[in-house]
Amino acid sequence: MAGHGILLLGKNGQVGWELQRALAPLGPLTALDRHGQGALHGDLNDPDALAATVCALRPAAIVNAAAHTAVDRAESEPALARRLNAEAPAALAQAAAEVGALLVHYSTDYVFNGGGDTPWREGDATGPLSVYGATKLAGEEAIRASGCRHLIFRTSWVYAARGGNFARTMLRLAAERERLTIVDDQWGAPTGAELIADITAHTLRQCLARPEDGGTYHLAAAGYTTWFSYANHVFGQYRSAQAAPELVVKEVEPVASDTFPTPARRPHNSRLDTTRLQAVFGLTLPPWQQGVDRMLKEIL
Ligand SMILES: NC(=O)C1=CN([C@@H]2O[C@H](COP(=O)(O)OP(=O)(O)OC[C@H]3O[C@@H](n4cnc5c(N)ncnc54)[C@H](OP(=O)(O)O)[C@@H]3O)[C@@H](O)[C@H]2O)C=CC1
Ligand SMILES: Cc1cn([C@H]2C[C@H](O)[C@@H](COP(=O)(O)OP(=O)(O)O[C@H]3O[C@@H](C)C(=O)[C@@H](O)[C@H]3O)O2)c(=O)[nH]c1=O
Repeated sequence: MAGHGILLLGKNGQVGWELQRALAPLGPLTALDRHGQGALHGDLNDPDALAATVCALRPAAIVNAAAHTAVDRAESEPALARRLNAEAPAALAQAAAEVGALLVHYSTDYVFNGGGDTPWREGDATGPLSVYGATKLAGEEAIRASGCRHLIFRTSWVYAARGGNFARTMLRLAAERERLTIVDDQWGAPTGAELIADITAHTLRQCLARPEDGGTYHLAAAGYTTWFSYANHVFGQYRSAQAAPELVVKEVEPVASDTFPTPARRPHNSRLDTTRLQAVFGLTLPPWQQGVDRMLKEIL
């Protein structure tokens, strides 16, 4: 093995936070946020400094959980989104290739154009509809082109008890408003940061021993729903727990995407086919409701 220990970037994000827990048993962990630590840089906005950090540390693996994830905001700051989502991963990949490290990186269902209704497989043609999706795809492509050993996980609709996500936004809005309109024609699978972190630890370990298992994988909880049904599930669980404060929302209306305009276009079909991940790593992915219910119990 080339180096020693694991370098984690983006330690305070939804996935990064869970990775601090899940990666700890695998060996020495250097976990950074954008502010770095001493001479170690963790800011994706400075790709050269990131690469220098990798070369100084020479880790066995780098796990990059940092990204520009504000989908609508990315439309008005494409250069920043490109730097964080494409140029920084490219620099990390070059440095990983130089020191022989395994690079673990996360990408998104938003690399697809959302056509059809069958789950997307890893080899399917991409066609991002948004700046976020396009810059995430460019990041993936740079990693694959670099020749570094890598694991790229495309996941979807990530949530955690901690951090910003759709379920938490819905609970906040439902405590403030009597009426909500929620899109009912975008399909995907809410996927817990906990699950992503646990699978990362498992696959990283296997991949360090069996480099041939590297590559691009779809990683999402089992089953599919729409944002509307997902929100209703969250409200139902909240009410059955008789949690306080009581939700003031009285009407939750399903709407089509074109009646809910947003700066970024989102795919209608975000279903990811995870057959490859389950087969190569011997995993079974739980239904999406399982992790969502667990997260809700934690925050209530
Ligand atoms: N959230 C989702 O629904 C999905 C996410 N993904 C992908 O999964 C990965 C993890 O996402 P998730 O945990 O949800 O994201 P979060 O938005 O929760 O966290 C992103 C992290 O990136 C950090 N970050 C932002 N800018 C910089 C910077 N310039 N330098 C260093 N760190 C920075 C943030 O730090 P700070 O807190 O300081 O801003 C934050 O800790 C990302 O690659 C994302 O694209 C894929 C599909 C769905
Ligand atoms: C707040 C709100 C949103 N929506 C819609 C808008 C959008 O189509 C959908 C989800 O909106 P959000 O902005 O919460 O989620 P969004 O930022 O699009 O979530 C995405 O984040 C990135 C990082 C990913 O990689 C994706 O997998 C996905 O999780 O819900 C409503 O219909 N009603 C509402 O009141």
